Amino acid sequence: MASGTPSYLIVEPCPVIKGEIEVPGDKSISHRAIMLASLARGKSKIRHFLPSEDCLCTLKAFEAMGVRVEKEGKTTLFVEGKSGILDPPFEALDCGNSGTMMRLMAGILSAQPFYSRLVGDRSLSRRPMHRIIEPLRLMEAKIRAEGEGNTPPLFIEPSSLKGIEYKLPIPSAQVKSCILFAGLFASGITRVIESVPSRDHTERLFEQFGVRTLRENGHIVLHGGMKLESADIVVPGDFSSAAFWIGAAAALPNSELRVRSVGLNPTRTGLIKILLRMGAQIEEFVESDMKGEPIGSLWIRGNKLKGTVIEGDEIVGVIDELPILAVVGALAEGVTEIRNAQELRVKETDRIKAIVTNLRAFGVEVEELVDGMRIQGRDFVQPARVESFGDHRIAMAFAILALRASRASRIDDVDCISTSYPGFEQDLNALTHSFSKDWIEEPNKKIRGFIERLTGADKLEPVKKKEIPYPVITIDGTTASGKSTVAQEIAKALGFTYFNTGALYRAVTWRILSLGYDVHDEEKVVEACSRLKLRCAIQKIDSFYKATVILDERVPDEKTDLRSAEVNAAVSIVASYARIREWLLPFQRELAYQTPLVVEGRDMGSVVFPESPYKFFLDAQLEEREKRREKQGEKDDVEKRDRLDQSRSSAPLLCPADAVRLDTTKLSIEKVVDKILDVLWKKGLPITKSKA
Ligand SMILES: Nc1ncnc2c1ncn2[C@@H]1O[C@H](COP(=O)(O)OP(=O)(O)OP(=O)(O)O)[C@@H](O)[C@H]1O
Ligand SMILES: Nc1ccn([C@@H]2O[C@H](COP(=O)(O)O)[C@@H](O)[C@H]2O)c(=O)n1
Repeated sequence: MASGTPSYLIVEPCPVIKGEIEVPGDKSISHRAIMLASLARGKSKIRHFLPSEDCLCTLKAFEAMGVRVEKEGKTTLFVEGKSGILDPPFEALDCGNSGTMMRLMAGILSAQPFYSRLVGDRSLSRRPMHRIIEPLRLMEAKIRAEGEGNTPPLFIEPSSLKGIEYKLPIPSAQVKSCILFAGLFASGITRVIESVPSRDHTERLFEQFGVRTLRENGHIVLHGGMKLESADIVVPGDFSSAAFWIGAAAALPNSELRVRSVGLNPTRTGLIKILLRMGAQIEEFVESDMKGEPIGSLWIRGNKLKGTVIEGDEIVGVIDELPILAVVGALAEGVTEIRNAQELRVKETDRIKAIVTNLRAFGVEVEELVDGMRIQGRDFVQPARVESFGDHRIAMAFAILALRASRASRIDDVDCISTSYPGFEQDLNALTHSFSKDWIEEPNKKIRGFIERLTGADKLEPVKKKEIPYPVITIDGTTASGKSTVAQEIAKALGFTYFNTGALYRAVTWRILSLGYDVHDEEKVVEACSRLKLRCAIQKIDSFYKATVILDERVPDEKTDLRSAEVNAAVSIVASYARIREWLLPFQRELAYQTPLVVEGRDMGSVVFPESPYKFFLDAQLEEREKRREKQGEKDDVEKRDRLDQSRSSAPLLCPADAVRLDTTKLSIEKVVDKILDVLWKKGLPITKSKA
């Protein structure tokens, strides 16, 4: 994340996430714990407190009202409570970006014997406060909103509160908690009725601070005047922060993730239920609920998920998780629909609009609905530059979607992430970095083993085909049919890396010839290859990415080394040796774990990437191909090379049954490229080319 203004986050693609994570403390619980500790009698200890901007605003507000706080590191607080009576603050209390803080504070301050004013940042100043003003006034609070349409600042005068019975018109933990906080100081009984259960952290924390509420059939009953006693609180990891990793790991096939010490309060874990319905593999282990809130671990394994409908009563339990659920839906098979989520329009930003705008920027088809959206899932997205709209959850959700793009994406204005998740970027790096280390090194080890066993090995270990995380477009075909030319254009149009596998066979042939070997002597060729130091690197030339072959620490010259008449004549002989082909196989597959590819050669679709759903085969009449080669000024027996390539026993040149075959004899290069892009577009790849 860049410091200063404007801030941004560059997210490199990463097909899987792997590792273990412990997320920072729960935001909702951290806010409430400070509030209750400040109002209690005696010294409370709060461990694993979330030192985010939001929660620090709450802390600062209570310090401004005479509460003494000692800190041990950043996350342990000792709070000296004021036994219910706070000191009048000298100035307005700043709630920053936090709706929770403003709404809950309004309940507390309505009962205090002084005048107070609550202000917020630009985003908070647009959020509706009528929903708390109404019940507080029914409790005889003197509160008014100074902003247009009942928006902040809030001005509160001292008054004596009385208990009420209040049925929540919308499911809202903030409104419920505001009333319950006020109810602590009200005369008589306060009863809140909710038709759909919202998060119950306030009720659970009241109990830890010695105030019991009666909870039955959606009724929460509190007797006014009960005293809060100090408590020792352990804040669990924030499920809503963990949700980004849970969603990512569930939706990115082959991911493996353990989330430790996370809050598993059932009013918060609706996301798990929905992901399971979409086909996710998640295991939940509650390890402790001694301290009022269940805490435990989650194990998640990545899968291709299926679209679903999220609506009705389910919405309240996943309201904060809807941005990441929309992202998960965008990567799932089929359609995901979110309904009855109009509340999203009055969050830190209009989240429906923000999600729809950003999904479209990533090339996802999405329909905006008044109360939600309809998302058409796809396998990959196009890289994009998007905004957070000043909303932490939008910023983080789209950082996750960016992992599934073909190139780096940029999320602008990401300072807001510290509202709830300081350290998000470091965690993103750690989880995606552990991927690159494990997964990229493994094929390298395989390659080394291969070279060691190459000579004299009777039986070569078969290369296990691990699932490839990126799209691979294969273009096979006869000599001079236009494979290289077309493959490069497709790679440019998609932003994928171009890989000419013929160059691999040519490089080896060139080196064998320059070392003086007879290419017809298979044993000697194989033995010589076992000593070659070969690797492929991705090179960026302007905005074009290309795989380059490096042999014995030298990049052979394309024209003089690789395309000489000698190499043209010998390459198909070297390429016919099964052990050479097996040796070169992992080099080709390895690149596909690092980047989306357009690969061209003779056996790309049939042997190297048989699982690819994007296969093409080019051919043209021999005369035409000979003409093209001649025009290039190269000495090459096109017919002989084809014959050798087609007749060898190992991975012969053929058109895979599931490939799209194109005869290019009468087609211009542009036409061939357009035809291929059309097919890819129809198959759902994100084509950025203007035509598609
Ligand atoms: N559709 C086409 N119409 C006319 N010329 C073409 C067409 N496609 C490619 N060419 C030209 O033919 C020549 C050979 O093309 P290219 O090198 O792409 O073929 P290739 O199949 O990759 O060959 P090789 O098998 O040797 O790698 C190039 O000069 C290219 O510009
Ligand atoms: N996947 C491949 C690619 C190439 N070959 C052999 O290399 C020769 C040169 O290829 P060009 O595409 O550069 O002309 C080709 O004739 C094949 O013998 C291969 O076997 N498999």
